[in-house]
Formats: sequence, C-alpha cells, structure tokens
Amino acid sequence: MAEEDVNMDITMNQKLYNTSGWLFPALFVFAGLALAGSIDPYLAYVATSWIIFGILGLSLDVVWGRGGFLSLGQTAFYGVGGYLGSVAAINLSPFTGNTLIWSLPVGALSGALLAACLAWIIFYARMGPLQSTILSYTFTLLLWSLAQTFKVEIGSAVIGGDNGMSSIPSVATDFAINPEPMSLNSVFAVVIVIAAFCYFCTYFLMKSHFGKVVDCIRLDDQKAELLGYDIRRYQLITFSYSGAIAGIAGALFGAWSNYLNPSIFSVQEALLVPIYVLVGGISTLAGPFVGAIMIGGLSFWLGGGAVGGQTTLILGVTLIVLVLFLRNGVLGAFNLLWKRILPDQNDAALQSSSVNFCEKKLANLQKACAENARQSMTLSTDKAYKKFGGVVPVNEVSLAFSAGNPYALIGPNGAGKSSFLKTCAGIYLPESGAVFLNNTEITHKPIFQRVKLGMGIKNQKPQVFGEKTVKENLWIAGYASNRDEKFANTISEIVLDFLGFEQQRNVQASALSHGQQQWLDIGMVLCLAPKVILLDEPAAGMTNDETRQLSELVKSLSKYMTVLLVEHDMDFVRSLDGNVTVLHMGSVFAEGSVESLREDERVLDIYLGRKEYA
Ligand SMILES: Nc1ncnc2c1ncn2[C@@H]1O[C@H](COP(=O)(O)OP(=O)(O)OP(=O)(O)O)[C@@H](O)[C@H]1O
Repeated sequence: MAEEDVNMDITMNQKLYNTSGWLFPALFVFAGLALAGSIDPYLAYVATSWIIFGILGLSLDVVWGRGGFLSLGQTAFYGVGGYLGSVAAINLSPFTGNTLIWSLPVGALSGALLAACLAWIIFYARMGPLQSTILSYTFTLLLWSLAQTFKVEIGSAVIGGDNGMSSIPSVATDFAINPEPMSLNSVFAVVIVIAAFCYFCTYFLMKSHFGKVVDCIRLDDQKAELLGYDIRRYQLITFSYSGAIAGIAGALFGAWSNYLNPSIFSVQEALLVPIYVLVGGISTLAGPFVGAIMIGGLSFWLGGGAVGGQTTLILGVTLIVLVLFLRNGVLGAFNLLWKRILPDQNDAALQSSSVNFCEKKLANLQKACAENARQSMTLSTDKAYKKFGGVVPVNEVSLAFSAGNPYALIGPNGAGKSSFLKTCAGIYLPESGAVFLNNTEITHKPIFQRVKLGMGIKNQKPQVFGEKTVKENLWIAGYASNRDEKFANTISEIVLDFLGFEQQRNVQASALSHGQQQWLDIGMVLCLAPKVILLDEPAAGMTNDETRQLSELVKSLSKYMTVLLVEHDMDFVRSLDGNVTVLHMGSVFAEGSVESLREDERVLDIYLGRKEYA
C-alpha cells in the first residue's frame, strides 16, 4: 500500500474513532428498531427490560464514570421515579390515553429533585468519596424500608406498602381515550427511542463545555476549583441530571411491569447497577446498555426468563471474568484495542524542546491578560492563625503584597510557607485573623470565589488534568475566567505559543515531563488573567535554563500584578531581586533582600539548625 493510502486510512480511522460515540449508537438504534417489528414478542418484552436497565445504568455512568462519584442511590431515584411516574399515569392517562406524557416527566422530575437533595447533603457537606457512597446506599435502604410500610391512596392509585402498587397502565403513545393496547414489539421500539433520547442528550451534554468541566472535576476536583469553577454546583447539577435519567427508567419499568413493589429499592437492585456499568465499560455512556443487554441476555438464554433466574450466577461469573481479563469492560477493552492502531498522540511529547519564550510573546500574553484584567490588587493578611492539632504552621502572620516587585517566602522545611500560601488561597481556613484582597475580606470565602475576584494559585505539585491534552488544559483554564469561549480560545492559543507547546498541543498532559507539567500548570494560571498570583515552589523540577526563564517571567508579571511565591532555590530567589520574607515556626522571622538575609546570623541559625543567635 502506498504511504499516502496508509495516511488516508489513518485519517479515516481517526475520524471514525472520533465519531464512534454517536455513530455506533445511532446504528444500533436503527438496527434495534428494524428488529423490533420482527422478533418474537416475548423476546421483545424481555429485551425491553434490558433497555430499561441500560437507561438506569446510564444514569450511574454519568455520575460515576464522568462525575467520579460512585452512587448507590440510583435505585432510590429509579424507585421514586417509578412510583410517582406511575401514580401520575394512573390518574391522568384516562384523560389523554397517552401514558408517557405523564409518567416520564413526573418520573424525571421526582428523580432529579430527590437526587438534588442527596447531592446537596453530600457535596455541600464536603463528604469524602467513601462516606458519600455509603450515604447514598443508606438513602436507598431508607426508601426500601419506607416503601414496605407506606400505604396511601392518591386518586385512583393505591400504594400498598409491601403489597406494592398494581394497575399501572402500560406504555401507550396514542392520544385517544381508551386506546388499543400496544403490541409488545411496539413497546420495545418506543423504549428504544426513549433510551436513544436519554443517551444522546447525555452524550452531547458530556461533550459540551459543561461536560468538559465535569470531566476535569473528576480528574482533580481541587484543581478545578483552583481555576475558579464552583465544583459543588457542577456536581449537584450532574447528580440531579442522573437522578432524572434514573427516574425515567423507573417510570418505564412501572409501565413495563404494570406493577411495582418495594423490591425496586432492594440491595440486589442497587448493586446490579454498578455491575452493568462495569461490564459494559465505565465512562463510555453506551457501556451500561451493553452490560445490561449482556447480563440480561445471558440470564434469558440460560433459562432465567425476564428477571431473576440465573442472574446471580451469571453476575458472579461475569465479574470474575471481568476482573481477570477485561478491567475496562467490554467497550473499554474495545476502545483500548482500537486506540492501538491509531497514531499515538503522545509521541509528540518526545519531540519536545525546552520552553523558550521571547519578549514579544510575553508582551502578547500581557496584552491579552490586560484586556481581561481588573484593577491591580493587594493581598494582605491580618494576624492570620492556622493550627493542626498542636502544630501551628501560621502563627498570627500579618503581611501585605502588591504589584511592583515579586515577593518570595523562604524558610527551612516545615516553617509554614506552604500553609501560609494555602491560607491565602482558601485551601486552609484560618482559626482566627483575616485575609484581604484589596479591602474585601475573603477569610472564609471558598477558593473559587477568590479566583473569581482575581487570584491565580499554583500548588507545590504540578496539577494538570492528565487525561486531557495540553491545549484542553489551557482552554479549560481560560474558559474558567468568565465562561467566554472566545476568550478561552484566544488566551489558550497565546499561552500555548508563549510556552512553546505548539507541537505538544494534542499530547495528554500526563505524558509531559515534570518540568513541562510545571510550565503547563503556570500557563493555566496565566490563562485566568489573574491580578494576584500565588506560586508554591514553581521552579521545582525545572532545568537551570527553565529556572532562568521563569525568573524573567515572574519579574515581568510582577510589574502589573501581585506575585507571591514560596521557594527553596536561593539562586532563583536572588535572581528575582524582589522582597523576601523568612518564615520560621509559622511566624515572620525576618524580611529584606537575599543579600542582607544571607548575612543575618539569625537566619543562618534557623537554616543550619543552630541556636547561637536565633
Ligand atoms: N493539612 C495538614 N495537616 C496537618 N499538618 C499539616 C498540614 N499542612 C501542613 N501541616 C504541618 O504544618 C507544618 C508546616 O508545613 P508546611 O508545608 O506549611 O511547611 P513548609 O515551610 O512549606 O515546608 P516545606 O518547605 O518542606 O514544604 C508542618 O509541620 C506540617 O506537617
């Protein structure tokens, strides 16, 4: 094959790969609809339940695979959506014939509201991942026991506790009073269309700017907040959305089975959902459908019928096979295999040259930042005090920093430098004292609000979104500053050019060297067009040449914005020619230039661990 043909193949292959998220599902939907008319009605009936479980699995994949939170509460939203959607259908469908126009919106809304309540508790109370998962599970169990005792009549609908709720009308799409019952095959087709609607809405939501931010929150929630994203709001919306999808699945399940009982909230149901997701492939969105169809299909053909039967045995065997051979699930494994024959986008990381920016590029960057900039800002603290048990890393520190010259915090290990920076950034909240940005007190403001006011923060370790490309990392930072796509495009290109990452634009950030990741992290801070920059050991992992360039950058930036950094590299600090503060045991110990501090015996004492003068 000629080389051109090979390239063409690769391009076609890449294009096909890039569109596979909607192309293959669309083909499957068409194939499903084509089959729906001709398959055996009983198989159509059973397969309808697999699609419904697929929708339920999709609801979990959004929140777990994309949002990073393993929720065992999906069956709670599913059950509540099922019950309330069915109550609406029982009472209102006699007036319209069509059942779905009542059950689906009511199911979606009730699922979303319930999920929003749970999300509010979990995310705003800042629970850890394990606690959150357990709470979501407890929530499901709570509803399970409630449903067993809860007896109420709502219009014609009777919720009978343990006896469940019967007389739920089947799926009907006609708007005619007393419509002809739909055939099992037609119901199958309708459920496929609803599943396709849920899938494509989710797919495009996750491809949108919103979805990109959700992905970044999963990868590093602290970094996402350090860029100025209100991560809890994103988490709440994602979780509520997943609750809506689960509620739709529940409403469909009610119409499919014509009967609901508390077992919809049961432990087995709750644990089945993550298994569908894992078997199909987490984070693929289409995977849960594959998982549900595979498990349901195997159970059916091994004699289990619609539900139950051999399901538990099949689940056990499937999970063992999965753990041994297919850790990423069926679609995940398929995805990995396909990627192997695509050109490796990370190859370009090896072609890297060291960062080499010039004055002109810096001027470009400054211009772009200045266009988006606010008034210059002063950062100050007043007797800021932070303690961890008996350790006091920030002990009544009062300092002020403004634009003009860079500020460096130095001191021996454990002096409290990083803690002070984190207290200014909002990562640590002080027990007493105050932090100000100009005259605005920000002591208890969350990180993202400080960033919105004009702060840009870089932590000690480079924090980049490893799975995202270099360009995407910069873009997501640019987009954070005011949700302006145009600005994000412009600033990310300028910073990319400035950092000399043109060749690495499509390289995944995790493939970069440590030093390059430092630069990328600094670049992300620059994309925010901040007025106060906090950098924790920015020169760590950089070559001498890079450190020299960083020094030039810091000096130029500090002319029009406040730059405060923590550093151990004394040559670097000296090259900045700025203000230096020595911290020791959480307190300000000395201030001055590097030269004067070098001659200060007290400072030498604390560095050398002597006690002569200090
Ligand atoms: N989250 C935390 N929980 C408990 N103790 C902490 C925490 N963060 C910092 N400390 C403690 O506070 C003290 C100061 O730590 P900090 O990292 O601020 O010092 P540093 O001057 O930045 O040190 P280094 O130069 O080694 O990074 C240390 O004793 C550290 O163990």
